[in-house]
Amino acid sequence: MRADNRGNKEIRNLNFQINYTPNPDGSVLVECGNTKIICTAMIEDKVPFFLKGSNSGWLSCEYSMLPSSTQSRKVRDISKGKIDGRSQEIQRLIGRSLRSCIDLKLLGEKTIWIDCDVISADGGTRTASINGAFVALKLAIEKSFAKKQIQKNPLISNVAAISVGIVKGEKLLDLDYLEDSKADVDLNVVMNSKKEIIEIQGTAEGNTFSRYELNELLDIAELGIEEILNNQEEIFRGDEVIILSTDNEHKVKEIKDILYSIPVEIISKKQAGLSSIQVEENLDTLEGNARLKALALKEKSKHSVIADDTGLFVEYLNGDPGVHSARYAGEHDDKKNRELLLENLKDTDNRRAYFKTILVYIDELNEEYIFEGICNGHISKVERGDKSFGYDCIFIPNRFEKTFGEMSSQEKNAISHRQKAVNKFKNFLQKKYKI
Ligand SMILES: O=c1nc[nH]c2c1ncn2[C@H]1C[C@H](O)[C@@H](COP(=O)(O)OP(=O)(O)OP(=O)(O)O)O1
Ligand SMILES: [Mg+2]
Repeated sequence: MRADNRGNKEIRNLNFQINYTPNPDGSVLVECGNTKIICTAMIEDKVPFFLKGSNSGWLSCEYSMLPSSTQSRKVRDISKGKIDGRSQEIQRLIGRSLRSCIDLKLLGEKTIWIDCDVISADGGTRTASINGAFVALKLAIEKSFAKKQIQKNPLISNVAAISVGIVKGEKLLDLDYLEDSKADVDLNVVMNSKKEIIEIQGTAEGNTFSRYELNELLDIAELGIEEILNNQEEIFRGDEVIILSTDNEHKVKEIKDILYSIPVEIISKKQAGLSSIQVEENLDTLEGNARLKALALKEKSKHSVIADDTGLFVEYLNGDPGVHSARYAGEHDDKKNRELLLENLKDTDNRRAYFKTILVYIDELNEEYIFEGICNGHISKVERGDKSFGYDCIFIPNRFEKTFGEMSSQEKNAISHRQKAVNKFKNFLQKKYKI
């Protein structure tokens, strides 16, 4: 078990406190568990000697640890009269990583200075520095751009980094100091937004590792990097955003398709960097469960949120599976759920059923609104059409011969329970944003 009850593929609590100090062009306190680093970016109107007259800019980084950042006091470099070898290696890594995401030609003859000062070290300081430094860099560039000091945005991509390792045979993401000190394999990975590799630093501290294990470690690292990239994006998002509280990609697509004309950015829970929030849907109404999902997200975000809870209510089964549609046959397994439902209806001709969706919207000021949509129909005898989404391939809406599974997304979106609820929500948004 990991110190903070974390799963092996989970990153620590990550937080970016932007504009942490007032003087730099960009500043952020990045916290990754107990690792805390102040990252700043300052833009200077000159370049190193080797770039004079080249019309190109430069980015340089310095990294340092405060004496009290470690458990036993770390002597300041200045008292030793020379820079620590480890710090030098790290600052070069940070510099290289950030230079990979910036077009230095577009910067003109300017130098961006990145400073990463570790105030508390609990493992992963080099990777957290890269994550924070990128945010500071972007803040500084946005500021200079707004002041017209930079004419074109030189940022090409985002950059994020994470550590992975093998500790006592287990592959772990985002190692803390204790884990790091016991690791047999220690790997730091830096990637851009396309998940292309910028740098890999891997060492067999205790045991050697195979090419196969390296690939596995990179897969785990990529998961962490994706979450960090999403967290970084969230910082720079405008205010008019709605977060969809769902892990179900079919729901995300249907809701986005219906709301496409609304000029508000709609992002999934995953895109908002909030995929770690998992809610137990244990209440006995759709409304109750939708509220639980919406509230859990709203607690973690300044944006408005919308949650969908949906159930299939079958007349012959007194409304079952209803609120329990997702886990009708036990764990959430769509195929088993459908098989059980068909089995329970095998002796009856009364196959009437309806889908009901409840949407709970919580706005920026924590006001709650509820929207409902119902679609009447019946359950088919056998599965027909696309089997990828819930009960779609066994539900035939009234006035149709086809199951939802046999319909195109446009056809389903013209009549479904979700469409009815989302349309009410759309009307509400049109009034809210006066469009
Ligand atoms: O349009 C639909 N067409 C067919 N089946 C559907 C539909 N909409 C929901 N369903 C199924 C999926 C799940 O078995 C249950 C709802 O469970 P429900 O908790 O709302 O959804 P979920 O767990 O998949 O996603 P999440 O809670 O992250 O929003 O009914
Ligand atoms: Mg659910």
